[in-house]
Amino acid sequence: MGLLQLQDISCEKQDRVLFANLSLTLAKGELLFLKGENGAGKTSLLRIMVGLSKPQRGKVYFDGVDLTEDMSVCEKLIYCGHKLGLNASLNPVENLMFWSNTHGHNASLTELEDILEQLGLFGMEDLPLRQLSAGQQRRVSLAKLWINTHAKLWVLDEPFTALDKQTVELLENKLDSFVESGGSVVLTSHQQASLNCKQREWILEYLH
Ligand SMILES: Nc1ncnc2c1ncn2[C@@H]1O[C@H](COP(=O)(O)OP(=O)(O)OP(=O)(O)O)[C@@H](O)[C@H]1O
Repeated sequence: MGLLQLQDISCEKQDRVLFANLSLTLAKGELLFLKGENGAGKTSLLRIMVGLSKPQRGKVYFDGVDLTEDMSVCEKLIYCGHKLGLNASLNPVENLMFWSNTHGHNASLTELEDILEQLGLFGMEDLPLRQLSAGQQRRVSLAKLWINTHAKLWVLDEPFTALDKQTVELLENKLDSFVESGGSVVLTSHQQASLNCKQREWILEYLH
């Protein structure tokens, strides 16, 4: 069994079948690049993979556990959604500290400040998120990937959105090193990525 296994899952939204009887397995140390047209159902599929939505039919296993029955295993994955999931009134450190504490990682202030500096956010630690640019806010959200979490799986929905070239390269290198060290990734993006790690492309067809 792979790290993540989808068995015959189906999903319908507003009477439209997005996908039916879909099965796939993601191995340890593998990156799955999920592609498809706008509205094909990529975000819907990622949300099922991380247990945020339930499929109408089928099973999702992560690390050997049925996600539709037991969500506790989700501590071993990081989900960065298309929407950032950050609090606009909190500053970057507060946002990351809150996420870290509520996910049982307990990062230190020094670790978080160091990560923010690596991501070019030095000097912005005290600003509320709403005062940061779109790309800077995206960097704060992605900073979760730099925190020492021991996660086995990263599920990333359009992580390159709004990032400048330098930060895209930083993220690509991060993805390569995570996968090369045995981590697994599911990623959606409408833009190409320059990745060297073991990867598989998968196109979700738009069903009419
Ligand atoms: N909460 C919802 N309620 C009703 N319909 C929804 C909901 N979320 C998504 N949909 C519908 O499901 C379909 C697939 O949406 P989804 O966001 O999964 O597509 P996507 O492939 O991620 O698209 P994009 O490339 O534009 O991000 C769309 O037609 C959308 O309108």
